[in-house]
Amino acid sequence: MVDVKEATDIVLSNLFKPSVTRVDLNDAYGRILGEAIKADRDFPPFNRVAMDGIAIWYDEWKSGRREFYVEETQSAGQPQKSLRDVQNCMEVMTGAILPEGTDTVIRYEDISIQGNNATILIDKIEEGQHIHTQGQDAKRNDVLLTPGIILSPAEIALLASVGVSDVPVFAFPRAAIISSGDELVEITEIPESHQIRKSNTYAIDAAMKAIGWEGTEYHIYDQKDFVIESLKVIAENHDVLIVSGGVSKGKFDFIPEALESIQVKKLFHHVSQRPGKPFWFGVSKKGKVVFALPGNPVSTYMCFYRYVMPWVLKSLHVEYQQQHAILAKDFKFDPKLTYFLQVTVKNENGKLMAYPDAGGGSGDFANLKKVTGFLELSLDKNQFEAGEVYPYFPFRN
Ligand SMILES: Nc1nc2c(c(=O)[nH]1)N[C@H]1C(S)=C(S)[C@@H](COP(=O)(O)OP(=O)(O)OC[C@H]3O[C@@H](n4cnc5c(N)ncnc54)[C@H](O)[C@@H]3O)O[C@H]1N2
Ligand code: MOO
Ligand SMILES: [Mg+2]
Repeated sequence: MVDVKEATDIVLSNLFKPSVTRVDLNDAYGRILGEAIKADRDFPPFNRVAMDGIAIWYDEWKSGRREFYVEETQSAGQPQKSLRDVQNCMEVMTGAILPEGTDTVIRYEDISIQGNNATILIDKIEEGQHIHTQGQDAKRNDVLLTPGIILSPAEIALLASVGVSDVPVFAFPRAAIISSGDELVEITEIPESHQIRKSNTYAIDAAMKAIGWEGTEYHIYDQKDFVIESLKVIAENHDVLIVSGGVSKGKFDFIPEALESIQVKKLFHHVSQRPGKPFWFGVSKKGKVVFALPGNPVSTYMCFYRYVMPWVLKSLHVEYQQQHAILAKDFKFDPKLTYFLQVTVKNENGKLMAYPDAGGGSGDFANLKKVTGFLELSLDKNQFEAGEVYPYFPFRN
C-alpha cells in the first residue's frame, strides 16, 4: 500500500510522450498547443492609427500652430501616404498606417474641420498620442505561445493573426475505457433484478471529452481467460488503459493478476485513501500505462479526476495548477486514510468556500450531481476545522 503522495509521484513519473498532429484552426479551440508559435511580424506590424481624426507633425503644434491644411485622407487598408508639408495634416482612420511625416494623432472630437482646414480645439496634446506603435506588443520572432497552452479564444486570435491555419496540437494518448463485471448490461437494455446498467465508462468518457480527449469503450466479463485475452488485445492498440472495477479482493476480481500475466508491471496496488483504496497502477515494457480504478462509481470518478486527469495534462505539458478551497464547516473523519470529501464550492466575496456533502459512500453516485468536486483531507488528521485550506479537485466549473 502507498499513500496518496507516493501514488501521485509514481503516476506522474510515468508520463506519455505525445506526438504532434495538426488541426484546422476552426477546430483548435480547447486543444493543447504542441509547438511554440512565433510572431511572423511585429505586433502591430506598422505604426497603427488608434483614433479617427488627423495626423500632424507634433513640432508644428508645439511651435504654436493650431490650424492645419488637410492634404488628403489615409484610410485603413491603403498603402502609406506621405505628408508633403509639415505645416499640413492628413485625415487618418483607425487601423490605417500612420502617414510618413506625421507623428501625432488628434481625434475628430478635439478638432473642427471647415472646408480643407482643421483647427485644434484642445490645449494639451502629447507627442505620439493615439498611435499603436509598431512592435509595441511583440517583436517579430518573439515566442507568442508556448507548447502546453490550452487554446482559448485569445490564443485562437493570435494563431489567426500569424497565419497558422493548421495548428500543431498534441495528440492525446489512445485510450481504452474498460468496464468489467458480469452484473453490467448495456444502457439500451432493461436490467434483470440482479443487474445494473453500465455508467462508469460513460462518466469517464464525458470527463475526457471535457478536455478534448476521446477513448474507445470495451467491456470485459468476469472470466479469467477472457479477461487476460481481452486486456492483451486492447493493450496492443492503445497507449493507456483506464479500467473500472475488478481490482479488489473478490473471487472474480481478475484484473490485477491478468495485467501482470500480460507483462504489465504493477507499480502499486492499494492507496491509503477513501474512496478508491484498491486502485492498481502499472506500466508495460512497451510503455503502456494502466490505471485500474476501483469499480464503485464514486471511486472510479474520483480516481479519474485525482490521478488520470493530472497524468494526461502533465503528459501534454499543460501547466497544471492545483486549486485550493476553504473548508466551510468542521468535518470529522477517523480512519487513517486520505479522505476525498465531496463538497459544493461557492465563491463568497472572492473566497472559495467548500461545503461538505459527503454522500452515502462510494456506491452513491447520485450524490455527484449535487457537488462541484472534492477536497483532499490529509491522512495525518481526523478533525478538520472550518477555515482550513485544502487541495480542491473540481468536477465542474
Ligand atoms: N473484502 C474486501 N472487499 C472490498 C474491498 C476490500 O478492501 N476488501 N474494497 C471495497 C472497495 S473500497 C471498493 S471501491 C470496491 C472495488 O471493487 P472492484 O474494483 O473490484 O469493482 P467491482 O467489484 O467490479 O465492482 C464494485 C461495484 O461497482 C459497480 N461497478 C463496477 N463497474 C461499474 C460500471 N462500469 N458502472 C456502474 N457500476 C459499476 C459494481 O456493480 C459493484 O457494485 O471493492 C470493495 N470490496
Ligand atoms: O474505494 Mo471504495 O470506493 O472506498 O468503496
Ligand atoms: Mg470487486
